[in-house]
Amino acid sequence: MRKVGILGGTFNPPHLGHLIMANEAFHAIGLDEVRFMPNSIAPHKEVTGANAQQRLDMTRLAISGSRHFSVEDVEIKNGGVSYTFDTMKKMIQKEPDREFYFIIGGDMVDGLSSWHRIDELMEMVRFIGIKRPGYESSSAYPVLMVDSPEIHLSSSMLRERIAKNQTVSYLMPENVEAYIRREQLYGSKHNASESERTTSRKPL
Ligand SMILES: Nc1ncnc2c1ncn2[C@@H]1O[C@H](COP(=O)(O)OP(=O)(O)OP(=O)(O)O)[C@@H](O)[C@H]1O
Ligand SMILES: O=C(O)c1ccc[n+]([C@@H]2O[C@H](COP(=O)([O-])O)[C@@H](O)[C@H]2O)c1
Repeated sequence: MRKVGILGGTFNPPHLGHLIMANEAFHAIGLDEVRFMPNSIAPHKEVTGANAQQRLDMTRLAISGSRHFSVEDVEIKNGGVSYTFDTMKKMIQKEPDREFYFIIGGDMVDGLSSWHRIDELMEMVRFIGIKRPGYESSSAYPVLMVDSPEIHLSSSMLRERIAKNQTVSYLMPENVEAYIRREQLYGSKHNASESERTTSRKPL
């Protein structure tokens, strides 16, 4: 059976932590593909600064360099609150010949008991947990923990940096940073990103 990893997230914005975790899960579990799945309305957090279409666009840009990664837009198309149980139920009905793995960060492992219809969801997919600095990541549920280089990086940290006009170079893909500046998201000024400035320098 083809093994499909689903990395659900808000991706507000996507960053290198997301790409690292998807890649580590892909190799450690021997997945055939990983689909990045931006949610419509996040069940457990407030989302500001970018709309659903912009988060989808940025996710597409972030994974554009990888042949193993793709974007799943079903939650954004469906709208409403994106409960993973509902999404995975439909996905399994549509693609019964797949084995689905849902990838989460270490910060989410502890809180799984509060997820919508979690006991049934646990029967439908296998959960993969990726360690995140500062979190214990223990659970009564059977989460497959994958060892990974840990990176202290979050979308909130990047939003804050952008708002303060601080550097985000090497923390997110260059094309995502360029998109944020073009769309003036998160309070960014419409100036050239560091990478654009570097490449536009005249040769000596
Ligand atoms: N640096 C990281 N290390 C491990 N897991 C991460 C990391 N960043 C995000 N994740 C995980 O990726 C998934 C999607 O995360 P999300 O898009 O909400 O990003 P975030 O950085 O946690 O966002 P925010 O700071 O806005 O809360 C979640 O399961 C989250 O736990
Ligand atoms: O279904 C739930 O109850 C549930 C509760 C919290 C989070 N999730 C999903 O977990 C993924 C990561 O969540 P977040 O808030 O970090 O973007 C994303 O796909 C969410 O829709 C799902």
